[in-house]
Amino acid sequence: MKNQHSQHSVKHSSWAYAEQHAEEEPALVQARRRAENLGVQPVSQGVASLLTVLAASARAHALVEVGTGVGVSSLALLRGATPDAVLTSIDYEADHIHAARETFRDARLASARTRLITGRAEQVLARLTTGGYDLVFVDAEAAHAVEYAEQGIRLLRPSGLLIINDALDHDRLARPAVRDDSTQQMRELERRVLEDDRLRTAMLGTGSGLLVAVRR
Ligand SMILES: C[S@@+](CC[C@H](N)C(=O)[O-])C[C@H]1O[C@@H](n2cnc3c(N)ncnc32)[C@H](O)[C@@H]1O
Repeated sequence: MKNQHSQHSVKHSSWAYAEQHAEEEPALVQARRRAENLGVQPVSQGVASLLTVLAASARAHALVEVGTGVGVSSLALLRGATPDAVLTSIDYEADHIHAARETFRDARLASARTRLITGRAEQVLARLTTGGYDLVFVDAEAAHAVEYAEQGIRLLRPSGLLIINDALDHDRLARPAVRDDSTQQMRELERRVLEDDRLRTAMLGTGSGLLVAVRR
């Protein structure tokens, strides 16, 4: 038991070390301060750097994001996407969209690079073009995660990436006794993507869990 405990603590140290791997640009550091004031939880440092890498390897030029927040993940995605890429990002909180605009201004991002939509993702996603996007990133309410993922798969071109943040529901997914609504929703989402013949998937421990799926 003691041995298992020390293995867990070494694992945690490695996870924390990996999270700090890449230094963040000043606009992201500033955005994280803004997030604290607004009570928004931006993606972790490790997730942000991974989003940049994934957007770059997908050569993404049309991207969708559910949950703009303060724009940490948006900026990370656009740093990896092609120079002419456009990110469509959705959030129902006007204050959050406003904070994200400040992040993009700090980062000297041209305004044409982002299409920010204030609205409920359930309604906005349904209006976006089928097969029109290279990457869909979801970072919003777990209660709707299954629905967002279904819409996300519809929006993707072949070889497009679907990425779900907090897919391990703050470490609750691995504990069978935990049956909270959000945990059950994420379990259901994991089951569905695994069974979906259109997808190949990986579950990563970065941040609070990142589910990555590529559309075949
Ligand atoms: C965890 S925060 C996103 C953080 C952001 N990705 C970042 O890195 O800065 C989740 C965001 O999703 C938004 N949100 C939650 N449910 C939503 C919904 N149904 N439609 C649109 N936005 C939603 C919240 O207002 C919040 O800003």
